[in-house]
Amino acid sequence: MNQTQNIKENLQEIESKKLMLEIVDLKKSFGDNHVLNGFNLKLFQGENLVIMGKSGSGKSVMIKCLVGLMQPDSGSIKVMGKDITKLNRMELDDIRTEIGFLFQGNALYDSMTVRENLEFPLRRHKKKFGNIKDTTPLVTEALGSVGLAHTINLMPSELSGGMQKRIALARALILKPKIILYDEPTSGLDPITSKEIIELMRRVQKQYKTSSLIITHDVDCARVVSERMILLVDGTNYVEGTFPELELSKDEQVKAFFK
Ligand SMILES: Nc1ncnc2c1ncn2[C@@H]1O[C@H](COP(=O)(O)OP(=O)(O)OP(=O)(O)O)[C@@H](O)[C@H]1O
Repeated sequence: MNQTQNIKENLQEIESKKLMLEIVDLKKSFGDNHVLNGFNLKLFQGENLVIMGKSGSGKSVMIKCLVGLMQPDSGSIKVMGKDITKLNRMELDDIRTEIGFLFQGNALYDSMTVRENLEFPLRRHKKKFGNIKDTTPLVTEALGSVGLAHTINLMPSELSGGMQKRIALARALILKPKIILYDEPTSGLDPITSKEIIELMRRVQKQYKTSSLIITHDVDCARVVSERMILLVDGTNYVEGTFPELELSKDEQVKAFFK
């Protein structure tokens, strides 16, 4: 079987799966600055979808709309069939337990131990698991899945940047989300640590059977983790495809992403 046939069969297999996240015709402007001009995406069960876009192309605005921190001007955002632009606060909170976030800055609480950082989402979203008396098994499982079970009693300041990123991922995983959003997962990390995080993202996908949306500038990350990619230009989908398809593109705008 040649590579094109292989890619087509993989895509057919992915698209026959459940739709986890769907963004349709998303628009957002700030005055005359039309940031999102009809952005669309479909994230299918079990896949990693990478979004690449130049600085200022609207990736963060899209993520903020997606997590309900910003209201789009128009368009719909469906998470597992529910349009989050139409949910009330409580419904939004429930759906958020199905989405794990890994933000650029890790956002760990400096004054809390690793254990307390991981317990935080369990306390905040009691509805999902009920009132857990002993959090240790869940904390240990999540830490184990990022290879850092031994750090349970340490403070974030005692950990390297890469370790903090992994703890932040463990904290996202503790609620067993169906979808993970990664915002620049390798930014600010050295090449070796980046590689570790990239490998970990693949492991997490297999172990937790998650579907992930990954915003990145990192070509190596996109190559290793993506099943499909979308290039975002001028607030809309410029092109979509697999990494090998896009890497071979003759289009100058597409080539610029891979330099
Ligand atoms: N709250 C806001 N008010 C006004 N303009 C905003 C606001 N948030 C974002 N913008 C504008 O939207 C545009 C897109 O910004 P955004 O942060 O989404 O870019 P980005 O693709 O995430 O960039 P980067 O890769 O550098 O993080 C920019 O022109 C920015 O100035």
